[in-house]
Order: sequence, then C-alpha cells, then structure tokens
Amino acid sequence: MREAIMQASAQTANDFILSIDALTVSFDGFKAVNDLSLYVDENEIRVIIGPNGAGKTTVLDLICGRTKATSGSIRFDGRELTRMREHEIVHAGVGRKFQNPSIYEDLTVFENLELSFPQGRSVFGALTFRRDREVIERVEEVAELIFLKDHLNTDAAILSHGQKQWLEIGMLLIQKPRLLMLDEPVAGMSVAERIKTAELLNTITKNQSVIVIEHDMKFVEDIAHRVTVLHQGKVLSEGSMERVKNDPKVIEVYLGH
Ligand SMILES: Nc1ncnc2c1ncn2[C@@H]1O[C@H](COP(=O)(O)OP(=O)(O)OP(=O)(O)O)[C@@H](O)[C@H]1O
Repeated sequence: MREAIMQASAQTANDFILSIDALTVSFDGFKAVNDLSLYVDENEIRVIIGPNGAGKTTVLDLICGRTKATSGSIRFDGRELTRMREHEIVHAGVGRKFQNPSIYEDLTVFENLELSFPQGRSVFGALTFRRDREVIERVEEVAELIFLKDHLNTDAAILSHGQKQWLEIGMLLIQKPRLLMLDEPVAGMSVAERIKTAELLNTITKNQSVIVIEHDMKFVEDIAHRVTVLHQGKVLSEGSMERVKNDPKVIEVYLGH
C-alpha cells in the first residue's frame, strides 16, 4: 500500500488522468473522507468498494464538485477541481451517473440522446436545434454502444430498468467525458444485463477512464482493472481484485460479512 502510494507520488501528476491527494471532508467534525489519496490512469476502470458509510459516494461527490473539500487536492487532466464549480467540472470532462436513472420518460431513446448532445444545451432549448448529420451519427453510434440501436424510436418509459440505466450512461457518453463515474450501475439489473454492462464498460475504456462504486463482487471481477477498498474515509487496500480479496484487512471489514 505504502509502496503503491510512493510509486504514485514519484510519477508526475500528469501521468494520471485523476490524482487525489490528502483529500479530507469534514461534516461537523466527522471526517467522511479522511486524508485520502487515489490515482486513476487514463483508460482505467477503477472500482471502489467498501462497507456502508465508508465514504464512497462522498468521494464521487467531491470529484464532481457537489461537495466541497475541507482540504486536499483533486487534479483532473492537469486542472484543480476543488476550486471549480459543478458545471465547470462537467465541461472539463467529468460525467457522473447517480443510482436512479434521470431520463426523460416521455421522450424517445433518440430524443433523450439528442438532448444530451453538447450543442443541444443552448438557451433556445435543446429540441429546437437542427438535427444535422453529426448529431444523428453520434446518437446512432452511442445507441449501438448501449445496445439500444433497435429502440431509437421507443419511448424511454417502456424500456426495462437495465435499458434505462444504459440510456443514462449513453446520455453521458454522448458528451465524451474523459472520466465517467457510475454509482452502482448494475443494481436491479438481470444477469444478462450485468454481462452486457461489463461489456459496455470494457468497450468505453478504450477512450476514457471510469470509476465505479459497486457492491456486486462478480461484476467487480468482470470489470475492474484495479480495486480500491475504502473504510472510514481512508484507503484500506488497493490493487488487483485477486490481491484485494485475499487481503485479511478487507476480509475482516467487508468481504467476510
Ligand atoms: N452531507 C453530509 N452531511 C453529514 N454527513 C454526511 C454527509 N454526506 C455523507 N455523510 C456521512 O459520511 C459517511 C460516508 O457516507 P457515504 O454515503 O459516502 O458512504 P458510502 O461508502 O457511499 O456508503 P453506502 O455504501 O451506504 O452508499 C456516512 O457516515 C454518512 O452519513
């Protein structure tokens, strides 16, 4: 662990797409994230696991600017995120998906994706912009990635729970984030949908990095390049799934239950 941090610190910040150093957030004196350091490579899938209340969601909230750090640094693509506002962080290339899908149920799959196309977010309203070839091609490309190419004209309301989750991932992908953060993306999905979601994440990390919070260990094994185990706001263990699942400290506080 110490070795990994020393190795990480020996590299320059630019070697990582995301470098978190000595990050702390205190809520009325309670440190939900406590002197945390975490480094994510380009095109890496990092999975964060840990018991309830370990600070996993808070870390994502800090990265996307929803929660402000008490101290420490979050550098993304060479920029300091702790001083930026939420929308500036989105523009810098960080996409975040929450647990419950927030799609427009009364619009079709095509329209949901079109709405999320960056140029669609004009003051004149997303639905009025011209459906030029670039938008249509990008929507179709993303729909194929998220397994919804044959459902472009389907109302989002009648999609399965898993398809809704994919649609929301697609709405983030269309903005080409360099870092995508997903909070329990396969919760409530069927086994077949979980397998396809793993396939989707493995495909997209050819071009971007992904951080996933997950409790489903089979899914973690299928996707993780590296796993970070959080406990009481700190890194308890980090490395390959194999290494982490055999770490006695991890078994004691998390996997053994
Ligand atoms: N805004 C807040 N104000 C006060 N306490 C908070 C706030 N946000 C989080 N906490 C506390 O910080 C701790 C970490 O919460 P967090 O939601 O990050 O944990 P988690 O690892 O994501 O847990 P879970 O697996 O249950 O989602 C918890 O004790 C939580 O109650």
